[in-house]
Amino acid sequence: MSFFVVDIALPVPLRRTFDYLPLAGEDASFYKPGQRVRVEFARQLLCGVVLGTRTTTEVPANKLKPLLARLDDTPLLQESDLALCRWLADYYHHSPGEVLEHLLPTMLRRGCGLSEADERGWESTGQEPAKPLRGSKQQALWALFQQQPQQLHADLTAQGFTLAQLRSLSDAGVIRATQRLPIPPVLQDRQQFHSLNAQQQQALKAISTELGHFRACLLEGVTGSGKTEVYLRLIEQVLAQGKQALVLVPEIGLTPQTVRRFQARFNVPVALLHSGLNDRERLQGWRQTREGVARILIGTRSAVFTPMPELGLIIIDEEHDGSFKQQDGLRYSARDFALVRAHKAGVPVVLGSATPSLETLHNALSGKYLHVKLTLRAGNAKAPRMKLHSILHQPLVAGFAEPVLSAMHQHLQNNKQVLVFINRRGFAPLVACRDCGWMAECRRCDARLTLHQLPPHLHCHHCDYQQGVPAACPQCGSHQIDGLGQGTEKIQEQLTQIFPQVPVRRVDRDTVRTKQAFDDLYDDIHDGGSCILVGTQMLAKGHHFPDVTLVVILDADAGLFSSDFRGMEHSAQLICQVAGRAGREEAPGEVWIQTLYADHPLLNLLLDSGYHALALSLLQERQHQQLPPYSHMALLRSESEDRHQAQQLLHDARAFMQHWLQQQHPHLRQSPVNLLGPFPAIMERRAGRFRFQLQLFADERPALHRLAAVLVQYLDDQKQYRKVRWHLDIDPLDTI
Ligand SMILES: Nc1ncnc2c1ncn2[C@@H]1O[C@H](COP(=O)(O)OP(=O)(O)OP(=O)(O)O)[C@@H](O)[C@H]1O
Ligand SMILES: [Zn+2]
Repeated sequence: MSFFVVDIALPVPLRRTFDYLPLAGEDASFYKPGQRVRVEFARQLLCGVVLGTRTTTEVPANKLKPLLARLDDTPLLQESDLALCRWLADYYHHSPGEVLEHLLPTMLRRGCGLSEADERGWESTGQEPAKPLRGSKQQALWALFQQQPQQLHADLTAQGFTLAQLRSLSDAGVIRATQRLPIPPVLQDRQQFHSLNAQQQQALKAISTELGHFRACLLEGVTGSGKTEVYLRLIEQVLAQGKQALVLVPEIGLTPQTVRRFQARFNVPVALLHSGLNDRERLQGWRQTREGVARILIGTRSAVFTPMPELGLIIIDEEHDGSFKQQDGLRYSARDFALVRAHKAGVPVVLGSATPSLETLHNALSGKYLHVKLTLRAGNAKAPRMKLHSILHQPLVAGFAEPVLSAMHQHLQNNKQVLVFINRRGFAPLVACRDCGWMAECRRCDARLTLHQLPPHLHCHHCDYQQGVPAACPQCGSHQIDGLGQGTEKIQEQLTQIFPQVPVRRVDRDTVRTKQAFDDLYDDIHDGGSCILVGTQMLAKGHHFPDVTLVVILDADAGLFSSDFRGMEHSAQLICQVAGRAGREEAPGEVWIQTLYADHPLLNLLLDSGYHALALSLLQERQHQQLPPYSHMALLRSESEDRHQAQQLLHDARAFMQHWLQQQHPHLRQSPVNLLGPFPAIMERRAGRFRFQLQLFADERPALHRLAAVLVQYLDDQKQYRKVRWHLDIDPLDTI
């Protein structure tokens, strides 16, 4: 047998693949790309993925090790999946093995078999009982199988049937035990489609002509304009063509209501993938989709990697949402990757948003994407009335201006709901001594500790450090220490005093720790009745609360002066999304924004002319400053307990890049990549580590990526900075 090695991607941070010898007696035909194998690597057992075989290797013969086991006969991943992995590894300059991990659910990564997703069940054999069944339970059981020939064991026992009853049906020859992948439930109570209004019809027509080939489409529709209805109609067409649809939603947008809306329209299994599932459920969802059992997959960011043999359409709802970008490890954007995936698969992508990101808007305006607009709210709902309310020199009660409180009073009296938005959880963002000015600061971060009352403690929202509330000032011993400013807890407390007759609910990460808690709250809100909701951005996105008619935004100012160049874009999106919760049904909505800067030109532009107009103005500014989307950006970040080393690594990186650029382009007057920095991150110290960054800007992507490739190689070789962690963030979402 001729010599060959197997090229394997391993889940280690190294940006390369590894050669192993095959199992004894196996020739190259045994090894197919996409199979999993078990190998020993640095004294650990790892599960890797075969990329191919080669007849030569650079590894010396005495260092070559045989792999330990082949885990699959049939490859788990197709050649097309591996091609996507290669794209990811190249584009994000990341280890190919770690990229591959994203394509496989945890259980498969650990080496489990596909059959672990199977569940015990029963199916009818197609035979009628030879003699009448005895007992009402047995008859009821048999009736179930006549309705639905395949049943899960767990579902049956949950309905009170026993193993003995199942056995006797099985002894009678009418059912038999099975072990199979469960099919996602298909809801029995169908919901009717709305008849689309003229704008929705136009949008549907424009986008559906793109089915069958790649095209990116921006569906820019104001909040409540019925974008989801357009998605549902598109999916209807895709399903009719025998294809599958992938729907990506932001992390907090995946409510049971959203899911039900999809399940109730279609007579097909809908799979779900999100972080609330356990490993086995994830494997099930993955397999249901990959095997084409599920025809629709709804999921958060990482669902974008799920293999879909008959993909026909990708929808990204709230495409501007930050949760589509992963902020550690492989820092990918699920939105951007979805575009690449759709391109390779030859299917369209619909990017939906009321407040599209400037990147997407730029692509739509320049004609690269199809641009479809919905400018009116669907049904009988009207756009909410927005009002800036200056609180400069105004007396405030519990942080609210008088007219705002009376507006609240009015809406509550009409049996409606009021949403108060403040993006700060806890009781007070600051604790200070009134006598000496001491402030409670985090020992590990350049940040103040937040006071929480329920239960009383001080909490760092950046590193999670917690401590008790000191009884006296540690600096002067005074007892005059107080919380300054207000967070959701305090506002809840104060509003309960002002409006004792209505429930005041708080919705933030502290009250809604689990998905279940959020779902319960959601159901409560939907049950109606006047109430006040005090919440953070958790309340902002995509939710449809029919009875909310007034939205009060308390701290719009916080985002206006951000030092991040995307600060204003993100603030405006948040304001519009929160405002968009008001008046989504018949009763008209109102939005009051309290501000100290009532003549802030951009805020006024947003309120007078809407998000689109503001976005155009921000785009002009970006163009002027040559910032994304008019240039391409990467961010090299370093962090270390050793401040000097963290900084020095970036200095060296900069010197290396300058030298390399000069060598590559000796005759160019201006370098194709501009380097900015290094400078300290806005919060320089976080969780005990000093953080620095170096910004890379380029007009052309290829120039940036050529430089990035040599940069990561250079940094991988720098062994003197052992205590420094660094990473390269391609298309970073924030520079904080
Ligand atoms: N053609 C229609 N006729 C009547 N009602 C409609 C129509 N289209 C949508 N609706 C209703 O209008 C409401 C808002 O629609 P939908 O949730 O699809 O909007 P959206 O654009 O996705 O909103 P958002 O961006 O704010 O999440 C829903 O209650 C929906 O059932
Ligand atoms: Zn901290």
